[in-house]
Amino acid sequence: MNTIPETDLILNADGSIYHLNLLPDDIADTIITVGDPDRVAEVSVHFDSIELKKGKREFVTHTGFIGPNRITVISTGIGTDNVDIVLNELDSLANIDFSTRTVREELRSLNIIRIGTSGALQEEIAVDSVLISEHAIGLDSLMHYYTQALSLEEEHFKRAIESHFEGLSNISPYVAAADRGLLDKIGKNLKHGITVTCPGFYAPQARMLRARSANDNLIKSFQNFHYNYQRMSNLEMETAGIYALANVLGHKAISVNAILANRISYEFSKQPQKTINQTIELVLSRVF
Ligand SMILES: O=P(O)(O)O[C@H]1O[C@H](CO)[C@@H](O)[C@H]1O
Ligand SMILES: O=c1cc[nH]c(=O)[nH]1
Repeated sequence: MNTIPETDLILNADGSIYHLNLLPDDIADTIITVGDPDRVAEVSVHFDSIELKKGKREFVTHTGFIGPNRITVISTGIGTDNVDIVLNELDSLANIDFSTRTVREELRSLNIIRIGTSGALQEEIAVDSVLISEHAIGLDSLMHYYTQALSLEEEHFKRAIESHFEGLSNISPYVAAADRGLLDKIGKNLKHGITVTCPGFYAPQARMLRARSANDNLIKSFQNFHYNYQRMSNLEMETAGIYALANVLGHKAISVNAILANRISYEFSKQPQKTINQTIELVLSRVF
């Protein structure tokens, strides 16, 4: 069996994984991810008990129980570069034996549920509503560094997106889908959509303050895409990376978006914290 070298599986002096600062027993099978480290406590306040609080850099983790069910909430910080670290290190905690530095024979599959904020791309998606990412399109480069096996349906979807973005030379999209089981359980009766994961918040999401955007029609180009009666619904910065790496590593993932902005009507939520809290409560009421 191949041993993973010390430069690749990096352990801290206490045996914890390099960035997350966690030991294998510190995580539950059900994991909520949030972007904002302060949101971790806003989730764990609803736990019946908290057994562990750890953190390092932007990666804050609380593990506890809701009734008899163990649950972990962890912050990823912003962006798919952080998702690369969080998904790989969570998978290591679940599936690598740190004492032998070998992959375990029996693999554990985690349920990963993102609760994040997002901006809507269609006028009828209301600010302060909740939207589930059925599919995600990554405009960042993370998955160009991994081998990703796509289903036939995902291949067709990817080709449709590539041809849609053809004139935009700086865009090379990848695609990934939510886990069907989590979609039925957590996403039931909620609006579903195609989420666009962007490699930035300003020009990559067609926002302009002083720096000028290189693509004048980016919002229109997002808004106009059609595929099997589905349209691009919202912009954020983690979902495609989470979905794609979860699929590569054999985990199940879903992303739940609190819509704080509508990019077509230029509206921003007047009550962002209330909307985030409602989204947290909704997810926790459905997770077990
Ligand atoms: O609210 P979070 O979870 O951070 O998610 C969204 O908000 C951040 C940008 O403000 C990005 O991380 C984006 O994905
Ligand atoms: O418009 C938005 C709102 C929240 N987060 C994003 O990435 N974009």
